[in-house]
Formats: sequence, structure tokens, C-alpha cells
Amino acid sequence: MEQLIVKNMSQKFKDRELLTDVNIELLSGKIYGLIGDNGSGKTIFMKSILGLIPIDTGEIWLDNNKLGKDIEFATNTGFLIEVPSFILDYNQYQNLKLLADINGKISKQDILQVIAAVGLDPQNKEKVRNFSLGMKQRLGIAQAIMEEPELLILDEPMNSLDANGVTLIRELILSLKKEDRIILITSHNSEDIELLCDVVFEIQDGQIHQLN
Ligand SMILES: Nc1ncnc2c1ncn2[C@@H]1O[C@H](COP(=O)(O)OP(=O)(O)OP(=O)(O)O)[C@@H](O)[C@H]1O
Repeated sequence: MEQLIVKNMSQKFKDRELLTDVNIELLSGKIYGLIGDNGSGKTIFMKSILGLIPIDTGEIWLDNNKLGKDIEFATNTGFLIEVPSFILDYNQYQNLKLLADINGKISKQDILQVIAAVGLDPQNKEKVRNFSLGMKQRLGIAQAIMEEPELLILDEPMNSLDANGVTLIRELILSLKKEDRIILITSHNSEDIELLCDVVFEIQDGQIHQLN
């Protein structure tokens, strides 16, 4: 994917307008940061550009495809939004395998590699039910990145991570930046945003503006 364009997008719930006339261009090869207070609409924005919730007005273009017209959902995407949900009685590998089998793009070896890349032990056969919050978060990141998506959206990727986890996942995100990929992250930690992002957007009072 080369570009994701949001044109005159507004998003309303009941009578409350959450996002007003948003115009944004995301280009491949960059990491974008989205910041804003709790409840400012970051999650709504991310779900909207993925096609997970319909927009009230405006247009979202993923390259030459208009969301809701040419395509229903953004394809070739990986995302972690809110709390990752897994089948608790499956182990980490079984959970990722189940999702990987939908597209059939990646091998067992790829899955084991991504498990290691997020700092989990590929040999661990424990049920995800017994995972700590940070382990679930790491698995959520693994699930988002495992198929080498062209659009990667990570909502608060450092949630629940310990200090080593934060360092590892920061390095991992930076290493994922590449020519034909758009990465968008949110974080309430300004250090994450500064270290990782090429371009930063802030949502405030329903408007999204670029900070740098
Ligand atoms: N389905 C819905 N119906 C009505 N209101 C909703 C719905 N989903 C979210 N909202 C409201 O939209 C607003 C924005 O929520 P959103 O989750 O996008 O915020 P956020 O910026 O991601 O916040 P946080 O930093 O806490 O994650 C909130 O006031 C929320 O109550």
C-alpha cells in the first residue's frame, strides 16, 4: 500500500459528533503517531480507516480503492486495537495458527519466529488463559505483524509491557518500517511517540491536526 487518504471524514454517534471534517494522508515508509486525550476518538478513527465501523460522511481511500465501495475492509492489514482477544483454552501457537490458516500465507516456522520476535518463548505450550497481561499483549502484537501487513495499526502497543518489553517492542516497530508499509500507532507515552514516529497527529475537539 502506498497511501491511505481520508477526505472530509466525519463520525457521529447519536447527536454527538466525535470527528469533524478530518483530512489526512498517510504514506508508506513512515510511522505515524496519533495522540489525544482519553475518549478523544483515536480508537474510533483507527476502526474507521480499517472499515470496521462505517463513517458518516467523507471518503477513505486505500490506494485506488474506496472503502465501502471498492472494498468492504482494508485488506492486507494487521492491527491490535483495544484488548487482544484469544481463545483462552488454546496455547499461543494454536491461537496464531488458527488466524494464519484463514489466509494460508505463513508457515509454522514463520509463526514460531514471530512468537520469538515479541519476546515470548516459542516452546511454551501453556494455555493463553494462564498468560499474564503483558504476555497477552506480546501475543497480540505477534498476531498483528505475523502476515507482514501493508497497513499496521497498533493501539497502545506498550500497554502492560515491562521495561524490557518496551525496549524490545520499540525496536521491533522501528524494524518493521519499510517502503511499502504504513504504520500507525497510538500511545499516551510521549517518549514512544518521539522515538518511533516520523509524523504525529493530535485529535482534539474532533479535529485532527499534524504536530510536526
Ligand atoms: N459505539 C459507540 N457508540 C457511542 N459512542 C461511542 C461508541 N464507541 C465509542 N464511543 C465514544 O466515542 C468517544 C471516543 O472513544 P475512543 O475509544 O475512540 O477514544 P480514544 O481516543 O481511543 O480513548 P483512549 O485514550 O481512552 O483509548 C468516547 O467518548 C466513547 O464513549
